[in-house]
Amino acid sequence: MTARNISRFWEWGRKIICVGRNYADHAKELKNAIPTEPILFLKPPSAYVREGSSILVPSYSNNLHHEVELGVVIGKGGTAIPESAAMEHVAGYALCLDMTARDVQDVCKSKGLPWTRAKAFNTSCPVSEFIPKERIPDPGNVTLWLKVNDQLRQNGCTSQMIFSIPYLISYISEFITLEEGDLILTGTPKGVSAVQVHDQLQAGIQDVVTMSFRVDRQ
Ligand SMILES: CC(=O)CC(=O)C(=O)O
Ligand SMILES: [Mg+2]
Repeated sequence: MTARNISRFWEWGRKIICVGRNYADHAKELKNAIPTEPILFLKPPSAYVREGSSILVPSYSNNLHHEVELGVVIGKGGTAIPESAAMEHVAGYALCLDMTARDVQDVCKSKGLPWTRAKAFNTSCPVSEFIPKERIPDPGNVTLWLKVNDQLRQNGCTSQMIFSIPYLISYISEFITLEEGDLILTGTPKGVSAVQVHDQLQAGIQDVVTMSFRVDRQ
C-alpha cells in the first residue's frame, strides 16, 4: 500500500468540521448573536472541490453565498487535546470557502432544523493547495480576502476570531476525536454576499496562497 500524503488531505475522506459565527463583525452583519461557545457543523468529504473544477449552485438555492475561511489541517489525531498542546496536532493550513445556500439556511434556522442542506452539498468546500505549518508561523494573525469578478468583498484578519485555533482544537476534541487529515474551517469575517452562475471567485491568504473558482449551475 502506498503511503498517503497529507498534502492531498482532501482525498482521505476525513471529517470537515466547521465553526460558525467566529467573527463578531460577520455575526453582526447577519444579525446573529455573538456566541459564548463555538457553534459547530459538519461537511462530508464529498463537499471538497479543487481548482480546475467549478463550484456548483445547488438546484434548490437562489442565494448562494461565499464565506472565505482559514482551514486547519490536522496532522496528529487525538481526543481531549489540551489547549497548550493543540498546535502540535496541526500539520498545516488551507484556504477554504464555506459555500452556503443562505436562503436554505434561513429556512432551516426559522424551523429550528440542522443546516445540512445549506452547508454540506457537493462542492460546498472549495480548498487551496495544502500549506505546510511553517509557512504560516502565526495563524492567529493573517489576512484573508475574497474577490468576486475582481471586486473585493471580504478582507479580514484571523486576529478577529472570537475563539482561537488552539481553543477550537481543544474544544472540538473533547467530544469528536480528531484524526490525521481532518480539516477545521475556522469561520468567516464580514462581507459575505451572493454569487451568480459564471462568476469568478478569487481568494487568498496574504502573500501565502491564492486560488480561483468559477461558479456554475448544478
Ligand atoms: C451564519 C453562518 O453561516 C456561520 C458560518 O458558517 C460562519 O463562518 O460564520
Ligand atoms: Mg462559515
